Amino acid sequence: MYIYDLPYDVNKKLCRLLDNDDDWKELAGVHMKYTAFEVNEIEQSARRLASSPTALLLTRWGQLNHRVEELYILLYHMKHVPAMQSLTPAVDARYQTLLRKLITKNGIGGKDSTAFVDDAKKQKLKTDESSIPLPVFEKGIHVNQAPPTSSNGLNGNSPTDDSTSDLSKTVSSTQDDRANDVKDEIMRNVLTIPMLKYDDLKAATDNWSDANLLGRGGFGQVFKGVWLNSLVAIKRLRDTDARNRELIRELCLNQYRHDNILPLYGYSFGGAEACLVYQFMACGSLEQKLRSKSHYPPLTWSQRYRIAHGVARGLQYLHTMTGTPLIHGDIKPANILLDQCLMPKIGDFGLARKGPYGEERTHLKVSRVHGTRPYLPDEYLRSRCLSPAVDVFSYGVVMVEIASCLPPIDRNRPVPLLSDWIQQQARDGLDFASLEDRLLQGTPHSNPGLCREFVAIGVHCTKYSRGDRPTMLEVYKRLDNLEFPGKHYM
Ligand SMILES: Nc1ncnc2c1ncn2[C@@H]1O[C@H](COP(=O)(O)OP(=O)(O)OP(=O)(O)O)[C@@H](O)[C@H]1O
Repeated sequence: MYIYDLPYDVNKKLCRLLDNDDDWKELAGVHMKYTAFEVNEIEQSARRLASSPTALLLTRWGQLNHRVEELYILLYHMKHVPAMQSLTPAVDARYQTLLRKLITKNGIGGKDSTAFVDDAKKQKLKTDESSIPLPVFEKGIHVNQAPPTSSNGLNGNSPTDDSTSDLSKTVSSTQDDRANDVKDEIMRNVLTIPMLKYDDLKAATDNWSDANLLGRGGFGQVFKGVWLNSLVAIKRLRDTDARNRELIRELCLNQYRHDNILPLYGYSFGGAEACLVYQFMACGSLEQKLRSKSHYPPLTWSQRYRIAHGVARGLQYLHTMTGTPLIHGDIKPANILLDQCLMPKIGDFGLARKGPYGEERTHLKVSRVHGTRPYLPDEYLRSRCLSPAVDVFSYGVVMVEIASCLPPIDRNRPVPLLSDWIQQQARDGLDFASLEDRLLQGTPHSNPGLCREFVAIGVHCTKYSRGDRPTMLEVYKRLDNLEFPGKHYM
């Protein structure tokens, strides 16, 4: 039976079940592989039409001639017992073994059918899925992988036939599948980020008033706003393609909760411009602190240490939190935001990439280089090798900037790039203390020892060969072990 042939009563019951707790989002995003935007489109249409989002999803998916049995299998993978039960009258008896299997495996077979269903869903059922054919969908288009499909749109084996287990085994051993697992995990996270109304954000910023403009970046403007009685920074993305790309990456990758990572509160899509809403950082960016000396007193060494230490902490977390590192890809002072206590938070995940996948891999070979030239190492610029060592290199440049306030590129310097110049100074045996920010030199706030350490770390991190650079964990530990007067009073 095709989805569009589902009896009215069955469809209605299924929609009610999947609308509940927004379970339809998991079905759409994780199992049917719709993008976050498509899921949002469905959600918005449902709101506008005061209709069931599940009904809209099934209409859309059903237009691709998907069958009820396929949906049944997806619900099996969601372990959604009540939804499977509602579909049971519409599926062939051999598929109903899936439901029995789900129930008996979890020791709830003895209960009466209406009593167990809610319990079963709540218990987050675990099953052995190796014998279940897994339909693979790409953007809602059915691209069922081998074995070949039969006329019913599924592979020709019975759903409980163990010969089908090859499919999941083969696929799960590939690199792509690991990437898909990550995508699924990310998609689950994306779906939990609140979508906000564009008009509410417009009101929060006083109609995007100039007085609330915090700054401009490559993707658009950033405004200060008051949203739900909280101060927020709202990034209003400009051009369509860029905003889509930026929005997707931010939504997917700014999911890592950590003290030193800028939290994304929500987003808006579908209004005049796409928007990202972040925690407001009262002290702006490190870029502003380092460059706008007429506006600010120079940072003290304790403050510089707090910033360097916090960024190292955030980066080592991104690189080691899961088996696969998250490479930020655009570490620079403009992307390090400072709260009212000058605690740094890494922002702008627009260029972040997950990888390399697998312990045997050391880098990703990317098709295009993105980022900010003075912060990027040679192996990335020339050979497009992206690895956590790229972030380490960028961090090294930032360390030298924090200590010296020298610009990352200066055409009046014999060696314009700070990363190249500092390597040359190291080879020439320069005392790094002489590079201390001029505004601190000779004042009671000067700290030549700490300056030496900061620049030495910068030199180590910006080594030409990525194998010679430390990991962010090593950098963090080195900084953490530094002792200087006032450290414990910060
Ligand atoms: N959460 C925030 N709180 C306070 N100010 C912010 C916040 N986010 C950004 N800003 C300000 O807005 C400016 C522009 O930020 P944005 O991220 O758009 O650009 P960028 O990082 O400078 O450039 P690009 O995105 O092109 O790399 C920042 O330099 C900072 O001053």
